[in-house]
Amino acid sequence: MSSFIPQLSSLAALHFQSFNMSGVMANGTTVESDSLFAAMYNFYSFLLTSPAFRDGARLFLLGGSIESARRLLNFAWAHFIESFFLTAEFEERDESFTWIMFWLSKQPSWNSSRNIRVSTLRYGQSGVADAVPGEEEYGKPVDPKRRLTYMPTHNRTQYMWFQGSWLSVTRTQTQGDAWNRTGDERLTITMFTRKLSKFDELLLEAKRAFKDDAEGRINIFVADTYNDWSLAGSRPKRPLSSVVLDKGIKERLLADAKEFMDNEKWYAERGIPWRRGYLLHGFPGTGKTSLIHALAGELNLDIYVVSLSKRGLDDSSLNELISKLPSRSLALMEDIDAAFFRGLTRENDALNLPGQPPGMKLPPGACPPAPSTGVTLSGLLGAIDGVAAQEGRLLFATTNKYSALDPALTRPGRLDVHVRFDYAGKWQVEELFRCFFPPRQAPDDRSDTSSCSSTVVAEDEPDRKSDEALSPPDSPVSLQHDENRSPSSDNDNDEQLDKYHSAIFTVDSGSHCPALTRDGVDELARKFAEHIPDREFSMAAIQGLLMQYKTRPFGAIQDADEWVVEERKKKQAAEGKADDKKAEEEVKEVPESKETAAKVELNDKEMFSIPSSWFGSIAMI
Ligand SMILES: Nc1ncnc2c1ncn2[C@@H]1O[C@H](COP(=O)(O)OP(=O)(O)OP(=O)(O)O)[C@@H](O)[C@H]1O
Repeated sequence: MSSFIPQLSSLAALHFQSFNMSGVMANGTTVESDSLFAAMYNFYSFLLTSPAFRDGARLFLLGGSIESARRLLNFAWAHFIESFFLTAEFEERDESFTWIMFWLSKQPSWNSSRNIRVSTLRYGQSGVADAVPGEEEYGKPVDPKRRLTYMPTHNRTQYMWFQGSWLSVTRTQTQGDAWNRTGDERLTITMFTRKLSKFDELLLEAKRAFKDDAEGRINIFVADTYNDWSLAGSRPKRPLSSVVLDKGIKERLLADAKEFMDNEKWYAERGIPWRRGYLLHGFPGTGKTSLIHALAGELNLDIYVVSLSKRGLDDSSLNELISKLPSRSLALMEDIDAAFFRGLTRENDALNLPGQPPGMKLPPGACPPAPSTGVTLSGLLGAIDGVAAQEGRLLFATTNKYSALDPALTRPGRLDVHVRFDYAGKWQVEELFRCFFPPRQAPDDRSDTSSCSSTVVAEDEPDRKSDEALSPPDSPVSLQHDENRSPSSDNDNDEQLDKYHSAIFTVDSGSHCPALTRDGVDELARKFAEHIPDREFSMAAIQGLLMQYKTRPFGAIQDADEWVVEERKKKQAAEGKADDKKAEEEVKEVPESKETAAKVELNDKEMFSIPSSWFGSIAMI
């Protein structure tokens, strides 16, 4: 180093001598700069011969070497990590994040970890995990599924083993912004393996664990603020048998959907887009949504809810959302008409007057009404069957206003199968009654999980004595005491009573709830249906009545007439209100043209004549 410094100074001298340097004076004259050169030479010579500078230079060289070595080591380490370790990242908004989080929450290694994050989230499953280990409820240990979840803490790396491979887990959170205040979570998993297949195994195990836990449930996805699908929770599968419709409807729908799912090749060979749409229309509370949930369970499909009236949803975001639907999924658009102010027609679109009757002209100077949604009909049509629309998906749409829908929307290829839901018929009423009060199989068989086997009495249900509660109103024998009866008639009645009891009851359930035989249930169901007028009330309304008599089938029959009177009054009042509202609107509005009225009528007729499927076989109306 000491010989290096003088060499540097002689080099500097040479450097300065080789230039004919000049300086520019303030008055603009140029002078030869011998004196300037000499000053600079002296300065450099001083620097190079100075011990402080020499030490500094030494330090500089030493630091440089250390830094270079550090970088080299880093590079070598990164290279080593890349060759022997596999690193994967999971973003919160991706479904795989939920699988891994669920899998992590089940790892026993957290029990010995010193840094854990306690969470009541069940990662994908609905409900909360709020039970502390060892906790008891009603004298029994709490369901292990509800056990609190232990998870990795943020910004710390935790280590564990997976099938003999060492892995590290780092959980981080991005910084929030105006849209997403909390920021997004990210998981980084590094695994000591050279094989990608090892990592696949981890992923598969996590996915299986998640799906197994969701067995018997269906996942519900909704759109998040980024227009991605995010898991909103899961619901227990609804048995198809619990949805009571006119005979054959649900069976044909299920068969049609199954046939569609199994026939991808058939569609491809004919160049027909592999998509199928179902439109369920009819009165509120008649089972449209229930049927969709039951079908999703039966077909093992997750439900993706497209909410057309969601704030901020416009044509392009709807298109993006639909294009992100996974193949083999069920998209649900509930109340497809409600997303638009009053009707859904292309004429309204063209005029850009959402909700106005087609052809209506605005009075001069009047402002057009603000659009109630950012989605237009053409946007919706494009999303359903445009180029970006996903293949292999089932689309279910529901509406209470079938005639308000544009034929372009309801045509085959977009909504292929139309199913009309009517008010409950006698058969449906009977079936619903049977669902509420299923028979006991045998006297000893108490494993039946009917609502009747429950000893819980509805809160709004008046507490009655068992006998009174069990009295069938029009039964062959009344259980109520009649003081005027003669002893002989008493005997007859007792005989009949015994007969009736053995026909209806299998065992005394020891609660308010009678245990009924199959024949007994059939008879009571028939009696109940006799009191409910045909096609006048929705199944939801009748379900509401039965809910009040969860454990008292006879009570339900006894009070059915009174209920019918009350319901009719309510209906009339509601219709009166609706008429008043309609009249008010008509006064305010420009009257609809004759063409519009004719069109609505035509649509009503179409309801019975729309070709319903590509196979041309299903017309469930
Ligand atoms: N056909 C049916 N069979 C069994 N239960 C039914 C039926 N129809 C309605 N229900 C019951 O009524 C309630 C409401 O039903 P659901 O939401 O399916 O009706 P909907 O036709 O979708 O109504 P809306 O048009 O108002 O959305 C649910 O609790 C459901 O169990």
